[in-house]
Amino acid sequence: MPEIRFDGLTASFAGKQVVGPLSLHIRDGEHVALVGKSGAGKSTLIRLMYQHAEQQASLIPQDLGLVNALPVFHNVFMGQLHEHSLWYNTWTLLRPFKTDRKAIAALLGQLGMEEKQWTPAASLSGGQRQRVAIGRALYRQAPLLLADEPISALDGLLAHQVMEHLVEQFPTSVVALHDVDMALKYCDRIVGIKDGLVALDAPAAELTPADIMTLY
Ligand SMILES: Nc1ncnc2c1ncn2[C@@H]1O[C@H](COP(=O)(O)OP(=O)(O)OP(=O)(O)O)[C@@H](O)[C@H]1O
Repeated sequence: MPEIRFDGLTASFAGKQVVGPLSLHIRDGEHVALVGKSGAGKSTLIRLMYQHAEQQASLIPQDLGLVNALPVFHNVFMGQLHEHSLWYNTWTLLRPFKTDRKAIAALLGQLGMEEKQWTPAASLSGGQRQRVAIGRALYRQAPLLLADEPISALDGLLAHQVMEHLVEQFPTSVVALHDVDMALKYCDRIVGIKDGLVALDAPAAELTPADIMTLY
């Protein structure tokens, strides 16, 4: 995994600084939760990390980035577009190869979505769309997961299953989560963002939900 080490990082929109200056080092093998209230700067930070590590990262953006006109299969296949030739990718649009069909069916099965494989993304519910974006990230098989609220539309048991699966499948992850209990359960380090700055950075094992609530 490429090391993510920011020193004195800042980000601005229209001349207004919304992140930083902050220093943050993500080490290989860590599962990091980014927490903090809405507008704190979590999405901006995830985007900056992706710009830094694009080649070796799977991204689940908050807006998901699905192609509505394409079926679930092709949206998941997009995770590996960069692995194949233009010829292979064009052919897949018309007549997917058996290896990809099998692999994507298995992956969708793990996400409880196998029967939706050929459904256009436009016809899916919010939680189903989120699982397609998760499938695309898994199919990419990158060493680093960068995810912005990846389970916000999933209910109880499914949200737990998906988080467990993500931290198992990706050796290193940085996940923005608004659910403090999920962050403490599935991540080993909690980074709290407040007004664009790191206001908390500690091992999950040393924190209680009350410690994190001070950020809100
Ligand atoms: N495209 C943009 N143009 C202008 N300002 C922006 C833009 N994107 C984000 N901001 C501002 O930057 C700040 C940080 O936003 P960001 O989306 O990173 O927060 P967040 O912690 O991810 O919030 P949420 O939990 O609601 O997704 C906010 O004040 C927001 O208004």
